[in-house]
Amino acid sequence: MTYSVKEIFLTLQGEGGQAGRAAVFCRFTGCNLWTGREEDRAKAVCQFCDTDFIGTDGDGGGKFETADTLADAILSQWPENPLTSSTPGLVVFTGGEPLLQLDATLIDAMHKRGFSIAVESNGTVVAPAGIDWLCISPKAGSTLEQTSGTELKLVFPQPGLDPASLSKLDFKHFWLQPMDGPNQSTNIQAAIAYCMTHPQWGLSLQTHKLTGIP
Ligand SMILES: C[S@@+](CC[C@H](N)C(=O)[O-])C[C@H]1O[C@@H](n2cnc3c(N)ncnc32)[C@H](O)[C@@H]1O
Ligand SMILES: Nc1nc2[nH]cc(C(=O)O)c2c(=O)[nH]1
Ligand code: SF4
Ligand SMILES: [Mg+2]
Repeated sequence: MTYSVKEIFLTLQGEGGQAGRAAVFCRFTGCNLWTGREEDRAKAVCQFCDTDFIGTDGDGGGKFETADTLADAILSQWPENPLTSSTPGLVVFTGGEPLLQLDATLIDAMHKRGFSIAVESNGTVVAPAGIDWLCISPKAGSTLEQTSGTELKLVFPQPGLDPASLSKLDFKHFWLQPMDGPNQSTNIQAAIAYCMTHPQWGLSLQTHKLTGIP
């Protein structure tokens, strides 16, 4: 299988329950809820995306013909040897929609190299086995197929997707992440107010944007 990757970079996880941890991000090309082209945004299922996931031209991006070559490219960005260190490596597969490409072969290849695997997914595709930290971020107007995982991270507010409709799903952590965009400060205040009155939910800020790291 050939994997199409927009970019691979070392940073700190900015969001959710692993915020602050060093991680190699592998951003796959393509998504099933938006083409990624600005002229298509208004008619997309997901219209608020903050990410460029078109093509393979980012830092460390490209077409990888095997899981081993992609896994080696990810490993090469980690600052130590995870197989001899007491700390496992951490890779975050994101996109675009990573579950359109992430498969058992790549999961095995990362585990063999001493990595723990985190995924950021929109939940429209059932996740393969073996993911160590599964973050699902449901999108209004799409069908949620993956209804369990480690954390549920709802971009808030989303007309047509009330947090209460998700609160019984099988996740350990429930986050509201204020929608970035023209109404960001209003959205932050709305998320704070919701979390204060619905303690099952915590606030996830996009800390990488505050600090200016990728
Ligand atoms: C770019 S998406 C890629 C992974 C996957 N397609 C998804 O939507 O979960 C990564 C994370 O950013 C979130 N996100 C995207 N646009 C956002 C925005 N404008 N404000 C806040 N979070 C956003 C998504 O909900 C998701 O949790
Ligand atoms: N630092 C950092 N943390 C992130 N957490 C989720 C991200 C994503 O785009 O999936 C992301 C990202 O793009 N950068
Ligand atoms: S599902 Fe994720 S990658 Fe796709 S358009 Fe929405 S936020 Fe962006
Ligand atoms: Mg991002």
